[in-house]
Amino acid sequence: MERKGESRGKTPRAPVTERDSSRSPKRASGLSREVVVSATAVKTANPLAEEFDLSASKSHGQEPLPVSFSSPPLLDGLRESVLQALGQSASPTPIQALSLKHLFSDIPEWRQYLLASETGSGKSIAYLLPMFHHLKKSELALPEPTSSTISSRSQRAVNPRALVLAPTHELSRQLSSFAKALLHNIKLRVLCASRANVKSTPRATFTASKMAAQFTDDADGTLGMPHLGVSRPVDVLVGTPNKLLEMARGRRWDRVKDETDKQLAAELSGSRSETSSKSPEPEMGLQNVEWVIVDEADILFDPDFQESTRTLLADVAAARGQPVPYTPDLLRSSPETSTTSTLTQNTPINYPFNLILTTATIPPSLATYLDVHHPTLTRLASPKLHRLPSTMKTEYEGWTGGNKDADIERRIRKVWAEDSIRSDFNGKRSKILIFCNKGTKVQSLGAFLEGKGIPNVALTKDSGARNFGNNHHLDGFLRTTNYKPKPKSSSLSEDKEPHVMITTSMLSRGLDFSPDVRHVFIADEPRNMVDFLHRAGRSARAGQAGKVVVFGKLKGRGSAKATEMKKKVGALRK
Ligand SMILES: Nc1ncnc2c1ncn2[C@@H]1O[C@H](COP(=O)(O)OP(=O)(O)OP(=O)(O)O)[C@@H](O)[C@H]1O
Repeated sequence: MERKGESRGKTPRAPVTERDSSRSPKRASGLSREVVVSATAVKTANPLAEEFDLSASKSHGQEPLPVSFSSPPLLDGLRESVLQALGQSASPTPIQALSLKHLFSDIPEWRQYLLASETGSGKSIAYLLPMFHHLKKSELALPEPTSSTISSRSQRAVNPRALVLAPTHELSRQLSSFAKALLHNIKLRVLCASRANVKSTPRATFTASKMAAQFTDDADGTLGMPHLGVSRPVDVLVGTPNKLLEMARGRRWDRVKDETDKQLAAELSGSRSETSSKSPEPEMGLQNVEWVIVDEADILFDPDFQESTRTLLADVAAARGQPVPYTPDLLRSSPETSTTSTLTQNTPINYPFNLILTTATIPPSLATYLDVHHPTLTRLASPKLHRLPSTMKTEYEGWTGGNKDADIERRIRKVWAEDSIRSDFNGKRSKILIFCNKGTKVQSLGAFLEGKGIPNVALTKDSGARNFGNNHHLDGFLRTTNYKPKPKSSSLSEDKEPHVMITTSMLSRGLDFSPDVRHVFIADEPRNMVDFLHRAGRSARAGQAGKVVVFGKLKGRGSAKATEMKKKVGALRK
């Protein structure tokens, strides 16, 4: 996951009713916000009350929720694309039904929404559809472009009308690829900023302005090699907050700022400072941005990402002529610093654009952030929020007390032995995703399995394979869209092609893994149950079958941890 430095089947349906928050416990604490949630789950005690904020509310809905992707409210072309992507008989998942009902109406002021639902429940469509719908409608409402407006538009640098923020380059690419699949008919332009994981260097020559003048993008949703040609303006730009900030403020803006700070300090202290600062050149304009989606909001507003995310949001507000109170340095100041700082920090923020936050988990940090800064934000939540997908089975595997890597190998072979007697698998092996806590463990397990004749992809934060600016390192494991050609089928035989991927929580967020990934192994105990839900949620997506296998010491001394874990996991199933 990019911290600081970086940047189909059927989904289970559940009856959805709506409530509001007037009797929510949070109201008692003086907070006012509308909560629109489905009925079934929220009335039960939240099994993870300490980690999640799940507000209860009373019923207020009169209009029934949509049960199909119909037009209206969807534009015809958008409806066609959704059904092409999901299958003609697809119907909205609960969170999509809530989105169809609440996010399509024409309301004059800017909206702020939180879309919260369990992993693999279709949140991407829930936010993409209303955003595309409104972008297209406002485009259609504009006067016909004249030749002069066309030429000025085609000459400008990137000036998107919407930004989609995601925590990793891999997720940015997959999201933009999926977004494209939905845009065949209504012809909006999506671009992924995450061409490469590589950090910018002064020698890098691939700038956003060149991109704007010359870009083409490939089916991966990433920028391809620039070539001369007519460009169309970008409507939606997808990327990590840092990558987008870099485009908005100019390459190396943060380093230049550090150097300027040093220079200032040196001047004040009367010493000399050697710096090489050159003003960064912004490569993207933010003044047209009318929509910002913050995907995986609990991560993008956590302490590691918050500064970049909020700086970018504040930059958009400033570019649109309505600055919001935010100074990144304030976050680092101690509570006893000036009262003004504290006041400014605790001010509700009204951005001059539509803001949608999406998440599968609401940890206390996000709940607090929303309470303080977005008290009037509307929350839309599915009935199964904070639950494991209902199509997911859970199993526990005990360490034998010998070599743990050998225990994992044994379990992999057991999975494949079971696959081999399934007639519907036609002799094919299913895929297994293994989560460890540390990069070193990922590498050592990868080497061990390789030595035992189990080819695998071992991915850590620093893996070289992540530096090529595409998602090929995940080929065979990620779900592909109809839009994107399937990766060339491997010339490797079934037993030589990797069917095992080993990684850390870095890849647990948002990525839509293929239904072939039927098992997730949790080899190391996750940091918390939020982390567990995201790791497990890479399987059993969109109503597909999946199993999470949790490794631990199940018997004798030292088994208390596993017993505790079982209890917590059990609570996620209720
Ligand atoms: N209405 C639907 N019917 C069938 N499949 C759907 C539907 N909506 C979405 N899907 C599929 O479900 C899968 C998961 O969707 P998506 O990645 O948006 O889930 P998510 O809720 O964002 O998950 P996560 O929390 O892990 O990010 C995708 O492959 C998507 O195409």
